[in-house]
Amino acid sequence: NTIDSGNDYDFIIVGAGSAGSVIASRLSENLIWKILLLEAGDEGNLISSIPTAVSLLPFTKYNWGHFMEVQPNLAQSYNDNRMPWHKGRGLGGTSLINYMIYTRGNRFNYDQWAAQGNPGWSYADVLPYFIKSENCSVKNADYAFHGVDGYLGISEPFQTKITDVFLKGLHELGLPFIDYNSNKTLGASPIQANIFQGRRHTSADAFLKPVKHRFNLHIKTRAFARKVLIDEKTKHAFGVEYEVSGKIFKAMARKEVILSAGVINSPQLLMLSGIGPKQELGQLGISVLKDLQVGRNLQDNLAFLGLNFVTPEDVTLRFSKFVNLVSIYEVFESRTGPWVGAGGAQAIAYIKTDESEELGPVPDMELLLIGGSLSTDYGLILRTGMNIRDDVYNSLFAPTEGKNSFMIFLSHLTPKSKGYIKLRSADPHDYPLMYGNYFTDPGNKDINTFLAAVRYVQKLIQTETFKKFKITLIDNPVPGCTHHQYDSDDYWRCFLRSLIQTFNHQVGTAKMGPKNDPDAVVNHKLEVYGVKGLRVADCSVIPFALSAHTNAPAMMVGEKAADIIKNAWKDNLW
Ligand SMILES: Cc1cc2nc3c(=O)[nH]c(=O)nc-3n(C[C@H](O)[C@H](O)[C@H](O)COP(=O)(O)OP(=O)(O)OC[C@H]3O[C@@H](n4cnc5c(N)ncnc54)[C@H](O)[C@@H]3O)c2cc1C
Repeated sequence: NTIDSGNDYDFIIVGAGSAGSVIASRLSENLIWKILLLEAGDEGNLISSIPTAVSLLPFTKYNWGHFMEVQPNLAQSYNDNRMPWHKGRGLGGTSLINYMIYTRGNRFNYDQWAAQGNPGWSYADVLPYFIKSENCSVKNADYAFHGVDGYLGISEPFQTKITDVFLKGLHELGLPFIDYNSNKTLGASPIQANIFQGRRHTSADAFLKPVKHRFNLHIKTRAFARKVLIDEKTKHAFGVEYEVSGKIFKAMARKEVILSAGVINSPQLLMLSGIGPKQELGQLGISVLKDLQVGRNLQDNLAFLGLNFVTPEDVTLRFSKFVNLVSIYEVFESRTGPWVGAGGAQAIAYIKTDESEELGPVPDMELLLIGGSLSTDYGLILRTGMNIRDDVYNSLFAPTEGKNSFMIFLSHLTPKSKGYIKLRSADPHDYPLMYGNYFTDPGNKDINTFLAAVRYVQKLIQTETFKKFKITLIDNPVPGCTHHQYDSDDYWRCFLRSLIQTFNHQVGTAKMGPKNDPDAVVNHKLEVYGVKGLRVADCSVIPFALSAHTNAPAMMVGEKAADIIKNAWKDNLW
């Protein structure tokens, strides 16, 4: 029942997300090439463009609505122990619903990426691509590391005074002020965000909007890819089967198909197309074209949400700061004010905890300052989006309702635990099964690094700066951990397991690696092993968890992918 769309393209890109939008934009610079960009979702709207309205977005059509499979002894603070794994669906992909924090990851990440047998991915190799994307206007940035002529807006979001308090307190502990997107790796700075002229700047806003008039670029929204069409004999990808309003179409690719459907859907599409673990595909009746470890090697940065503070000083984000005529006027007229914040994120610190065994200045934890708390909106929206249980909210967050509260999220940068995803069925509409396998590393390094960061924050509370602002940590015990003595290591481990949350930075499900890496799915040119004319280019290929929020790395992968592809076809343009 498949309808031939009648159109041939040079390249078909699946997914207009952080990476896919960049690739479509860059490949269509060559007017000889005809590009099809397929996106399952819709264009963003006014709500998605207002930066601090981000907490509403999980409830909209722009979120796929995934949940991780329940993991024993984990996430007890969530309703039914279920941790949401939000993913964006629409032009811009997850950059349409994310918190807009712009971080790249440090130089050690990329040098390690290259050292694992992936030439072309070292820090020196990828830095030019980050810079190429950028139109940066951050005041105190180190401009040796930033671009100002690119498509992607990067600016400083709204700040309250708690940022200064945080940075000064850290300074007392010896942490320098840095531009965290420079080559300096330990230190703190205010947030840099994907906000342009007071509005969220998704990768689609940045890279597609300015070029959407190009006659050679066809962008199809609400077009859901079902599988890649691959010739069984030659193992050559020649098109994509996709669905619009219940009708199934196929489109042909003369040169290549590029999967940029994200860390869950790119591996799902590979497996539906016969590329994946042989036994698993066989059990579902999918004929296997190439046996590869698709879906394995899933890695993620976790975040701990349990550190909620209160101060008598008016230095944080309060509900009343948002809901008043001045703020509403500001966001619509001058595009400034509290609604132009990175969803409350105000500053980042990269620290090295006592758990680290690294020799150099390699951070293992991020402290993310949130200018408000889960109680700022009186528990209405933020915590519902996160699926947090009532009793947990009432114990830890409700006490700060209406007060000056803020949070420090802890995020682990160097996790050892690995999860995986696998097909639930051969139906493309069935979400795959997703297993985080968090805190399962044999040496318990992952949870102990979090514990070390909690101890670091306890020192921060003791600094003169924090004392001056009479900052106190809400120390009500979390339900489920009251059998442990408060503040013992075991108490914190229990608390950590219970209120841990993904930062939605999953990577690695179509891992890049050399041929002799048994887990590798693509090579350093993003080509799927054993299949011609098929690349993957998004967070799935990133071989391990980076010390970064993953939007900028995904866009970098997009920039680099476009160059790799242009180079591959430079002698064969037609
Ligand atoms: C709530 C949240 C907050 C975050 N905050 C930040 C942050 O502040 N800073 C940061 O750097 N990172 C953040 N991240 C992570 C970051 O945004 C993502 O890692 C990144 O955007 C992923 O890029 P990608 O290109 O791999 O995939 P995506 O951007 O997810 O793109 C995949 C695209 O493919 C489309 N697609 C999928 N399947 C199909 C199909 N079958 N057919 C057609 N289209 C399909 C999807 O709809 C989507 O548009 C956040 C993530 C979440 C969920």
